[in-house]
Amino acid sequence: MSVRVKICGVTRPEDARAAWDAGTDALGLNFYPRSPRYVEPATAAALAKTRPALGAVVGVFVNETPVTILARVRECGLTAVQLHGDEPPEACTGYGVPIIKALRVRGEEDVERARTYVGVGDVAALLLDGAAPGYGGGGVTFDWSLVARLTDAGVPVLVAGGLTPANVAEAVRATRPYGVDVASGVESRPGIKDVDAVRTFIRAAKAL
Ligand SMILES: O=C(O)c1ccccc1N[C@@H]1O[C@H](COP(=O)(O)O)[C@@H](O)[C@H]1O
Repeated sequence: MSVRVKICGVTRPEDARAAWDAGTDALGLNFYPRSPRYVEPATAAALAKTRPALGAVVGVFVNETPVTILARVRECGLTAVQLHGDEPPEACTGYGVPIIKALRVRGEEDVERARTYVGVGDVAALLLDGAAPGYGGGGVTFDWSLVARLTDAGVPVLVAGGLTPANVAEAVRATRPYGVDVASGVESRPGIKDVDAVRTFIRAAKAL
């Protein structure tokens, strides 16, 4: 099975449709109000409606309240939740959908911290991101050799952070992840996807 791809931070229906047509497995919709990729709930609900039967629509949240996350899951038709802030393990449950817990990786200690989420609540996958200033979408890679430290953890791992059409094949080769995730690396400007870059990214990621 080829690596799964998530195209994150989509804000426009035409970009959503182009990503599905190009073969993405998941779309990410960003509900972090400080992100340049933030979408209002009504926009998110419309974007989620572009989902094909087997596609996933992942809501991205940063230190959001459970009440708001649950409301967005229900009103926007999210099929998974990505917690991309400082949420502790005990916060990773209660939304009725699988949870992807994201961690920003500076070094080994962050990968060890990632292990504390394995088998907890509704955590179905871990996402490892680079450690750019802020919480995500920073276009910064991390030391991919650290991913091997989770091989025995028995949890799907998504690699993110600074991926582009030019480096995603190398990232997949180096880490053999369950999936890869990209926001800034396939944009013409924040929130606006470059459709050619999206297509090239997906082709390169899935070529191995
Ligand atoms: O994209 C954002 O603006 C964002 C904001 C806050 C939390 C997460 C965000 N996106 C996630 O960040 C990583 C890496 O993004 P990039 O490819 O390096 O730009 C990715 O997992 C996005 O889902």
